[in-house]
Amino acid sequence: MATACSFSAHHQHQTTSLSPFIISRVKSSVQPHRRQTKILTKHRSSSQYRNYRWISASPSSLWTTTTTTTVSTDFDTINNDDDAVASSLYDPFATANKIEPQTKPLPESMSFYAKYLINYFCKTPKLGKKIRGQRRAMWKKLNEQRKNVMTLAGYTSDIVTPSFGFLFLGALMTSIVPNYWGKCIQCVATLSATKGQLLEAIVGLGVTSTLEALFTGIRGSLFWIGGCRANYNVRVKLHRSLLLQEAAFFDTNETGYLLSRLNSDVNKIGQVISYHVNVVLRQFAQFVFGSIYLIKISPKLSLWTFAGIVLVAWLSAVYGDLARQLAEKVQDTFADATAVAETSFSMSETIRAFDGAEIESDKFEAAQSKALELEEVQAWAYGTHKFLSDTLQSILQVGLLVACWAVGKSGGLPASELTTFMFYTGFVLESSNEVGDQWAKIQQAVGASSSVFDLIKRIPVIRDPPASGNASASAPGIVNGAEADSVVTNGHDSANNVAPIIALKNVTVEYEAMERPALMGINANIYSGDRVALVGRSGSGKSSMLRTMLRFYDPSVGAIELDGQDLRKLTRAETASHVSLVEQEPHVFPMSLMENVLYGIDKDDVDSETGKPQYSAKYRKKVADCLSLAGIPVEPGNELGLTLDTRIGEGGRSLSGGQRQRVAIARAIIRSPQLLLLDEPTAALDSESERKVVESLQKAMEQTKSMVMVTHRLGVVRSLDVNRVIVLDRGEIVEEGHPEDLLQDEGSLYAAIAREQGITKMSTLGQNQLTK
Ligand SMILES: Nc1ncnc2c1ncn2[C@@H]1O[C@H](COP(=O)(O)OP(=O)(O)OP(=O)(O)O)[C@@H](O)[C@H]1O
Repeated sequence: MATACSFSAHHQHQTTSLSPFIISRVKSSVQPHRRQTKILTKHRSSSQYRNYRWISASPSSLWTTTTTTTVSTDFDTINNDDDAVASSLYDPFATANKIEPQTKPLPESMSFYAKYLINYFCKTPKLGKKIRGQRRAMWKKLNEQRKNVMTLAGYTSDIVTPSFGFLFLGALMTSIVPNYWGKCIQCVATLSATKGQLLEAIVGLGVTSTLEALFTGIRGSLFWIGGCRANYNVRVKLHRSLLLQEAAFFDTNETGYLLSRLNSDVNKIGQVISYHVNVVLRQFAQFVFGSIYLIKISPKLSLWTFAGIVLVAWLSAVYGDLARQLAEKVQDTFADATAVAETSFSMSETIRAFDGAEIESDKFEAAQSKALELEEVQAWAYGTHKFLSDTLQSILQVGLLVACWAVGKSGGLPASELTTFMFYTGFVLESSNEVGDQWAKIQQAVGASSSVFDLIKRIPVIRDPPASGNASASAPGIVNGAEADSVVTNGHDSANNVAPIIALKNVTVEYEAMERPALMGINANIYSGDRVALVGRSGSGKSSMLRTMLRFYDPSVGAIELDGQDLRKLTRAETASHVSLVEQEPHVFPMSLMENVLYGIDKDDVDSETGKPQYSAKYRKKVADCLSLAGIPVEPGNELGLTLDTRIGEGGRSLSGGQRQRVAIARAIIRSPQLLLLDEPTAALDSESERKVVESLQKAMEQTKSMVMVTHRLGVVRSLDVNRVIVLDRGEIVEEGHPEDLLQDEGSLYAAIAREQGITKMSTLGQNQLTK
């Protein structure tokens, strides 16, 4: 009911002036509509965590609630300057704050943590065994990650050696400093030291402190650089590796999930190097140096220190296991949330059209809230660990203090030695504590980074053969100046026993999630001169056949041969040099018009002034010719105002659907392909644009040897003078022949589809009726 009201108000807003609309909005703010009241009530009465609190939901309701205090109820005061009024009513802060992402009250968050812990320690069956197994796996993973970082993240000796060298030197200086501190304090406290002793202590302290600062600074910069370089290397490699994956990989991995891996997960790798590894190693080195001092001063007393440290380390290990598990879960939930966000942005128009912002926002909040829930558990776990380990350390220090007092009292060690011993005890304890802390964080990051490295190392199911050396492979036509030696005419030359350009031999295509194959036992030959249309009902397998010819998918049975070569033995570059595609809704890249047409073709010239690579005049002319052939003129003074260097696409100039389609045709024909594939090239166009695109395609045929087109519109079959139609039904070829011959057979599926579209036999068709 509320939706209906909201829609009618919106509708009214579009068809009448804005004032009544605003007034109706202001009225609704004075008397909050039912939906608002209902949602607010729900929010107050429920203590459930998953309770979304959209105080007002539809875009139209952005006008409500906050305006009540500022807008007079005297509606006559609203003047005709609707825009000004509208702007004054719109409060961006209030609009943002109308959405109140729900968080748990702290006691609820704590009790959730307690339940999580109970479940973790008590309810998990055979936890000890499981954890031991996990630890073993963890060490294995760590070693693997070390290798990955060294090889894939480019963390090689040129940066590792100086980083670790300065880390070692810095830690050494840090460990020496307490020794001089002890001496200085001893001189000041006892007043019995000579001037020479005081000078020695002060100079020692000054020199070691300065060196410590210098080495620490250099070490910090080097580790930071190492982390940035690792991020950079891994990110570029991951992006590249993802682009090489087969089409089916993207069917099962959402873009948002992959983006999350590319951004936040990769960041973790750099963070581990620049911070966690840095701190762990430094603290560990300090721990070792400090321990040497402790043992030197008193082996007996230091035993007590180490016993305490073992206890703290055990606590850290338990915490580390928990933290690792939590981190893996958090990472996965964040990836899910990113996937939700990505879908909502990519479908923003549909969402706007159906007023689905609330639904999408709720979905995103739900995904985020799962992560938040686990993050809060992480935070409480950290606090617990901190409390327990700090308490343990304090007890240990008090115990040691008493022990030192007893040793001093019995004359075992002089006061100066005992003071230094206590300094080093604190120093060593702090280092071990920090190692435990950072160790847990490294474990957390290992979980996140392993999926990144797994993706980098993933071998695509469909990939280039190891070494092609294939004689038929050649660069695109423009590079070698080749023109198509045979234009696509109406009718092929199979009668002359010429080998087909592309042959499908008993091809079966299966998708993972599908019970039934999309294509079954397909046999088809496309010859030079062929213009073939793939026709059939929705879901009959037309696009699958087209995509398999491009090797987006491999047949599970049978083979596809291009010029007598199995597609599986050709590289992607070789296939792309022979086969071009015009998609249903082609995308243009945010680049110049010329770069869009020459996409995938290397620059062949160098700018003499800047030294930058560029396309030669020969290429520019070829692009202009192809664009003009495709119906996009670029000569000076053309009606579209386009030049070869006009930047188009995202952030540049927008083109209409038909214009984009024609740019895509130019992109396809500039390679003079042997086979031009068209995937419903006119489906998304109006009749005027369709006419222009059909004209472009007719000219494009002059640049290619053969054409295969998927189409629902049988009018296009006639306009493009198709000589053969392959009719598919439930993944099988059920009819094949000249379109006019198929039309003659009234019982054929082709004739039935044609009838549904009002297409009749040639004899009854007006000569000028090209498309329907
Ligand atoms: N990537 C995919 N993953 C799983 N199944 C798929 C995939 N692509 C297509 N299918 C399934 O394969 C079958 C054939 O689909 P295809 O897209 O080839 O048919 P089509 O004839 O081109 O349909 P339309 O005319 O509606 O585009 C359908 O049942 C479809 O659901």
